[in-house]
Amino acid sequence: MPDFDVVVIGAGAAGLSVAAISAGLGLKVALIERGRMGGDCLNYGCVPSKALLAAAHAAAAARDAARFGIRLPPPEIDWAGVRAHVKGAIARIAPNDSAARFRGMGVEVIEASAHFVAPDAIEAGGRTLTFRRVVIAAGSSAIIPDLPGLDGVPWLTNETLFDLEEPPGHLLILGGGPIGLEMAQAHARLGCLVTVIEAGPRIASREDPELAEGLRASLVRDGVEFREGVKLVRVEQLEPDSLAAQAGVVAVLEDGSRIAGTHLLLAVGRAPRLAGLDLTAGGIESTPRGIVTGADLRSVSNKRVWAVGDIADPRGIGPRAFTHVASQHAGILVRSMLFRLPFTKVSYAALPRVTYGDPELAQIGLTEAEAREAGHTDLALLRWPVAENDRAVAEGRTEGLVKLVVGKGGRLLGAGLLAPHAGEMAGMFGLMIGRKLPLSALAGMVLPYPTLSEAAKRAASEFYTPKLLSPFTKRLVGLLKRLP
Ligand SMILES: Cc1cc2nc3c(=O)[nH]c(=O)nc-3n(C[C@H](O)[C@H](O)[C@H](O)COP(=O)(O)OP(=O)(O)OC[C@H]3O[C@@H](n4cnc5c(N)ncnc54)[C@H](O)[C@@H]3O)c2cc1C
Ligand SMILES: NC(=O)c1ccc[n+]([C@@H]2O[C@H](COP(=O)([O-])OP(=O)(O)OC[C@H]3O[C@@H](n4cnc5c(N)ncnc54)[C@H](O)[C@@H]3O)[C@@H](O)[C@H]2O)c1
Repeated sequence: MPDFDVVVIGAGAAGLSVAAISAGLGLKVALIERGRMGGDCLNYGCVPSKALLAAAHAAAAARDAARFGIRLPPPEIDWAGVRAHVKGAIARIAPNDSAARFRGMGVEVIEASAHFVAPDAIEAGGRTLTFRRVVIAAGSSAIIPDLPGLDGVPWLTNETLFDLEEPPGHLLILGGGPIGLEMAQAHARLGCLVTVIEAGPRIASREDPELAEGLRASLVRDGVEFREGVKLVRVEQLEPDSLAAQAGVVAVLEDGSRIAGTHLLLAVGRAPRLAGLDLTAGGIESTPRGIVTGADLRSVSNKRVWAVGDIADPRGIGPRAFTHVASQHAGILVRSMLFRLPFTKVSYAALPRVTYGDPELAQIGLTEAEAREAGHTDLALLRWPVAENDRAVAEGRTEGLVKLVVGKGGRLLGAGLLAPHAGEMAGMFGLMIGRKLPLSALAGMVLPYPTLSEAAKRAASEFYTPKLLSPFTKRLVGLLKRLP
């Protein structure tokens, strides 16, 4: 008899969900974690980044208050207070993810590093554990680029950024993806100088350019400097001198320009935490993107193995690094691994993603470019500017756009939103796309007035306006008016 029904490696968003459900269904479960319970999202990712952004937005709101006729002195940033807020948010959520809570559910929590010793056995904390099923949920970590000079300078990743005891004087951020952009706005609004260096032609390269441009403009207003389409060729140590109180880093760009900063944050993407798992001993196929699975998240080479969260690389689909994907994966495992339901497949057709800037940039389903790449022709693009929304006008926050990508037969393929709290509208679009609801469902919805969601409804209504005002409809109404 194997020691466990299910062994889970990694107690992040993905592993915790799988362990909780498996134990809840009466299985004998071990959960192995070598670092902090809760993984990246709680300790080094979503929670601290959103908590830092909340503090930054509070400072920005205070600076902006004069617009509403409220005069306030310029806000003072108490960095220790900001840190206390960030740590407090983590501490408040931590009990949900704690070893004590999971032990209370009957899960055996092993605080150690796990690695495979055979296709049906792993070693952790000096013990060899056998299992019927193992779920690899070891997540991903920041890519450390092979950059000349990096060995000789201090640098930060998401694992160290939130521990700074003093605010960075000038934060250099390598990478203009969601981590780079969120942290750029947070630090700029908290009074730091910020420069983002993006090697690609533009920041937020996955996002619709019409929306990304609006986010960029907002960050520029906050004082963030951008260097796009230029590579960093090396970094050098900046010694403290009479002018620069803090030692730091000089970024040397391929065009010869040199940017001196106090801190360097690496945000150039994520790599799966494969090293140390001894996947070969487990007979588990992997790529540099993660553990190769089918659409059911089961390893293609070892049938006892499943992979979830950032580390899963479903064949032909690829990894997605989001906490809500980790939860989605856990749900798929319940069906595929525990209930053995056939045809259980991961699908990202209605997947939302949000960059939590101010305004937020949310994308649900396909962008226009992704829809064209996927072979959709005859696209209808429906736009509604946030400036035309009464709530936005009343609140003095009119930047942004709703852009809907509609395929044949009026099927909604994607929705891009740049608006304050745009992420809160993502659920509505996820439901529409996921359940294949017709656009008329959104266009005909009665929404409370005044809300920002009305901008989404107005964009959907644009699909029907030309039909409604067509000569045929006008003729029809002309005939109908004669009826008694
Ligand atoms: C700065 C930042 C902000 C983010 N913001 C958001 C956001 O707002 N919204 C969102 O949806 N996503 C966000 N993400 C992404 C999100 O954090 C990840 O997608 C999510 O944490 C992945 O969960 P996971 O369980 O797959 O991995 P992880 O959370 O990384 O958990 C894996 C765990 O496995 C452990 N582990 C690894 N190897 C072993 C081993 N051999 N033995 C034992 N334990 C091991 C690790 O210590 C870790 O705790 C953000 C990420 C970052 C970095
Ligand atoms: N709000 C959220 O949901 C959220 C927030 C943060 C992170 N995440 C997740 O974490 C993932 C990783 O985020 P990320 O921002 O680190 O990665 P990313 O891959 O999304 O973006 C990295 C950026 O760095 C650029 N880059 C790569 N190498 C470079 C180099 N040498 N010099 C300069 N630029 C370079 C890339 O062109 C890209 O624009 C995201 O894709 C997302 O899945 C989600």
